[in-house]
Amino acid sequence: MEKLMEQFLEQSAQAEDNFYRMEEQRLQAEDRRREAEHARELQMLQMLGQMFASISSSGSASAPSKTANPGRRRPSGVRYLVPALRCVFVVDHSGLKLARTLNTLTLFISSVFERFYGLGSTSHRGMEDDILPLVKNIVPPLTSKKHKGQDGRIGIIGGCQDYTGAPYFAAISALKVGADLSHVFCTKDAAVVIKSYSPELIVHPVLDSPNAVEEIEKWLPRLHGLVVGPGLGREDLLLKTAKARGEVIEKSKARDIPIVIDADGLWLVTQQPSVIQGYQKGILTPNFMEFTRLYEALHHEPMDSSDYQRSVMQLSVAMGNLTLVLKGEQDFITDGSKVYSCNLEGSGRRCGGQGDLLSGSMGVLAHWAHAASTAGMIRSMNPSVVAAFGACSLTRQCNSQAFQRHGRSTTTSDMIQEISSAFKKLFES
Ligand SMILES: NC(=O)C1=CN([C@@H]2O[C@H](COP(=O)(O)OP(=O)(O)OC[C@H]3O[C@@H](n4cnc5c(N)ncnc54)[C@H](OP(=O)(O)O)[C@@H]3O)[C@@H](O)[C@H]2O)[C@@H](O)CC1
Ligand SMILES: Nc1ncnc2c1ncn2[C@@H]1O[C@H](COP(=O)(O)OP(=O)(O)OP(=O)(O)O)[C@@H](O)[C@H]1O
Repeated sequence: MEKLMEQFLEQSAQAEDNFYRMEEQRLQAEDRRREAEHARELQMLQMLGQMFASISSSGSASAPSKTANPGRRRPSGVRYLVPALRCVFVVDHSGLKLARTLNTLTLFISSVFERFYGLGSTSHRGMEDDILPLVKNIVPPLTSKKHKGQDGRIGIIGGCQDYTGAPYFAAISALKVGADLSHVFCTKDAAVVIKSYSPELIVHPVLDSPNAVEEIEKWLPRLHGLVVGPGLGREDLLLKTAKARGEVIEKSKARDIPIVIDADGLWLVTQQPSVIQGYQKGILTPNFMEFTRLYEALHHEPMDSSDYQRSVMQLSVAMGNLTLVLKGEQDFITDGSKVYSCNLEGSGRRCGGQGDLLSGSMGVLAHWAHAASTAGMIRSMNPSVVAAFGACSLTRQCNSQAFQRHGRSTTTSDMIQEISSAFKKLFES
């Protein structure tokens, strides 16, 4: 029996290896196709540049002088054939027409530039160019060969009488990003409410039970990613004590599960940094207030608020090169070696719950990134950083899209509606 089991495990490992090898080949072919497309667009840009130069010089050389001959206009024009555009530009040399044509060309060139560089935003394109392709690489293919659960079973620890929205936002975001199953571990009274928001979620009313740790531990072997904190509250009665919360994190670490710690989970880390210090599959996602508290707890001095990049780097190093995301106008992401900033355009709308969308989606991406890294599909970068960058980009893109539709009325639920198209735009195009 044992031998059979061994054989079975060996065969499934082999099948998995084969699958990832084929997937890598597919991705390489896709990369080659994209490179060829980019090369064609570059060529087109060069050609347009030359055309631009020739229009400008012929325009200035032969522009009619109004004072010399005010009553007459030149009827003739120069015809420019642009095969790549399948059209002909006719440029006469009156100032107005030339200006219009130049405007059209400028618009066209900027649209090609925008397509060439991928995203219509004000972000630093360099970083996106570096990391977004890696995020694309970690997204598992949707094939008919998989069974339910293979693309991720994510657990959210949080949800109490006061906060039912936060764990819901995180859990539903995990599902919408592509996890197969999403579990919420919350208190009894929160469970009924969360279940009523959505039949898609599996809700465990365990946090205020006397054996909460054991109840959660039972599920750990089945989870691929854990998000600790959204709506957890800071009361010791939940999950009994901070010690009990620490135990859940310790047990998840022992199982090598990626852990995202957000919101009230960070309160625990501030009290007891060692609980996650040095864990390479851990990610902390503090907002400014949470970051300040953490920084001061570890460094015993106020942080230098004139240089966030330095502070985030220092805190990551102090936490044993843990991946940190300092959220804000720009998100700063680091594992202590380099700081990446994600400043994809979002909006000015700051409704509550956006951090929950971020942490829930990061839970799934962290699982995908570490699985891809184990399969040798990302070698050049820390998978936790790739996951963090992906989730920040996605959240900001959802915010921007929702804001375009709803303006000041935008809520986190509106952002969640945008996950599907934002994900496609960023990671599947
Ligand atoms: N629908 C739900 O169920 C939701 C539930 N949620 C859950 O609530 C729980 C507690 O989370 P929290 O957001 O109230 O606590 P925390 O972040 O400590 O803020 C406390 C105060 O700090 C300030 N402040 C905050 N950010 C700042 C910044 N960037 N820069 C400067 N100051 C800033 C600000 O105070 P102010 O200075 O404006 O008075 C803020 O009021 C947690 O479990 C979370 O998951 C949320 O997810 C939302 C949706
Ligand atoms: N000033 C800003 N401009 C643009 N995006 C921002 C800004 N501040 C935060 N964000 C984005 O909003 C998301 C959530 O960050 P935020 O600081 O609101 O978290 P939070 O306070 O923990 O959220 P929550 O309300 O869920 O507790 C992040 O992905 C971040 O990129």
